[in-house]
Amino acid sequence: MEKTAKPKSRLCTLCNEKRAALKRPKTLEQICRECFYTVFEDEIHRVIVDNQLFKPGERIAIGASGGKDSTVLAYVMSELNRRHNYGLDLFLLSVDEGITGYRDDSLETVKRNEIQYGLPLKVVSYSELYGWTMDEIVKLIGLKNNCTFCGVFRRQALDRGAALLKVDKLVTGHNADDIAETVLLNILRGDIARLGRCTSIITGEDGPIPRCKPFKYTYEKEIVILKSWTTSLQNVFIPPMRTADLLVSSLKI
Ligand SMILES: Nc1ncnc2c1ncn2[C@@H]1O[C@H](COP(=O)(O)OP(=O)(O)OP(=O)(O)O)[C@@H](O)[C@H]1O
Repeated sequence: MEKTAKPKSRLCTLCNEKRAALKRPKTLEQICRECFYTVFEDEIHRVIVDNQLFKPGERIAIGASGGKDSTVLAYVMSELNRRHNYGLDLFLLSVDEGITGYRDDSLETVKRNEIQYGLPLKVVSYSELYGWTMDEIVKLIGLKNNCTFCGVFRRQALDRGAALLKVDKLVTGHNADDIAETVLLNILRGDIARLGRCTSIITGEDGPIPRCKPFKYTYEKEIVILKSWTTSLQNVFIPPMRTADLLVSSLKI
């Protein structure tokens, strides 16, 4: 019987030299690991420059939850700040909501990032700001509506932390998938005012601290791939099923 030749592994469509390691979720191009890092970081750089997100000398807080998005954001922001001489003073800002078994674990990731990237970390907690932890609030009001309370408190806590750090802006790890989700929710709720605002890359310019989303155009799947390939980002807290699900669907080529 004739032996069928093993199909040659495809070359990266960008450099045409190395073996393709993934099909890029955003463009479906088959590219190598090195080109993936380059295009991922270059795209964020372009978003920052084209939207004039920062000015040299500004103090910027990175909202650091210890989850995948903000951990990759801290990594990319510190890389780009150094590589392109943005001249920014970067800080990590974490809110400890006081949720046992959840935020205490993810805060360990943020503490590691503080050392890895040499970025000063400020943690503000619900118990210190409001005199209540989220666990205590849930005991009192139950699980119904607790996410609404938590969201409002977190927003305010981030503003308070940013004021303590005396930063000019706060950046968050909201990605393209988060924004698509918010758009759909606002359509379903018929909230026209929020629908108009929710896709802006900078919000709150008239409030105490403007907020920016450098990952506005970044797909969640690509953040997960970058995280899984970068040694310094390995110990990030992500619910296990979510990681497996995202990786399986994006690494197949
Ligand atoms: N406890 C927190 N402390 C500081 N920043 C936070 C905190 N929670 C959320 N953020 C900021 O808000 C962004 C969106 O958070 P959210 O929990 O909605 O999404 P997420 O996709 O799970 O983000 P992440 O993977 O970074 O946790 C985060 O990327 C982070 O920048």
